[in-house]
Amino acid sequence: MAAPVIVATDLAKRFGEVEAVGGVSFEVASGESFGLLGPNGAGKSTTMRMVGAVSPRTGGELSILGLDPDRSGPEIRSQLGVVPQTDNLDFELPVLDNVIVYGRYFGLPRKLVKQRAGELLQFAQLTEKAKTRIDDLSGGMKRRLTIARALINDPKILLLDEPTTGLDPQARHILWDRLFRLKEQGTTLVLTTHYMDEAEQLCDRLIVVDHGRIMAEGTPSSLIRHYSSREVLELRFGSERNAAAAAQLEGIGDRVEVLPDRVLIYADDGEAALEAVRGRGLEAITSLVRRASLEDVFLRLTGRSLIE
Ligand SMILES: Nc1ncnc2c1ncn2[C@@H]1O[C@H](COP(=O)(O)OP(=O)(O)OP(=O)(O)O)[C@@H](O)[C@H]1O
Repeated sequence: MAAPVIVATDLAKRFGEVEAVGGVSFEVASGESFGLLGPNGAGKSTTMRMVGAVSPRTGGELSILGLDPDRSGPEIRSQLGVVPQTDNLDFELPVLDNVIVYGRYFGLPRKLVKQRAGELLQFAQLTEKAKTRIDDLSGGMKRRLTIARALINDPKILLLDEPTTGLDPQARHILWDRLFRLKEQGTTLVLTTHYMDEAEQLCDRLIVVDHGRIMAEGTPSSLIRHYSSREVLELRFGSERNAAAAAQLEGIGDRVEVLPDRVLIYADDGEAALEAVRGRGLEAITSLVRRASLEDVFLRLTGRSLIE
């Protein structure tokens, strides 16, 4: 593993009585794509803001690119790219100027900024929109522009807080493709998400966080292997009947989970589990066999669904 660019040890943040982050430890290697996966309020944004050297920690240790954010905030920030949860683009300026003006904040030479801004618009597939007003961009375009802007200083680490929340599926896929390219070019990515598919697509490694604590850490596939069977059988018996039906399914597969809208049976062979369900004289309204996902990992760890 390459030398770590981020080292957090018992990192904590309190807001008065509220413990937003309760002592998390993790390392991110150079070139790695690292994720913080957890539901709303888990402490992901707070952790990102500490890593971004904009919010001081109240406990533990933190090193970013070998520097302590308490002492070297500006030096750290000059080497980071930050994509916050909500786009903070300048609505007064058209697309290209948004990138150029941002570049000037970093004190980069004018000519370099102009050249790089053009390249970044191309990367973000926004070249044709260079003169467009921000109001006239779609949500996905705004997000891509925010990413392009965050790359103007050629950052060593790109921090992305919920990069695709609120976007439609097609816009999400375009964005994932762009982030994947960055990853291929060796940019270190740190992202928060509550979408398990996003974490599976983009993260080499991730931590699952809940209530400000780390519940598990690993690669998406190792987490799934460790916390779930290979397949999941999803059964819907109708909202009033799920719990009663589940009581009759004990012993099928490795584990049975009852959610308000469905029953999940964890089994390495989902089709065989479905046969066993039918063998007990139970017929679901709908049944579906799928591969296990990080959603199943989260459910196993917390007893709750990621998106509630
Ligand atoms: N400035 C603040 N003052 C007081 N409490 C805060 C502050 N910022 C965050 N919190 C609290 O800290 C906890 C963690 O919040 P945080 O925003 O880090 O979670 P999150 O996992 O990023 O969730 P989301 O996806 O909703 O942003 C929450 O209980 C939140 O209410």
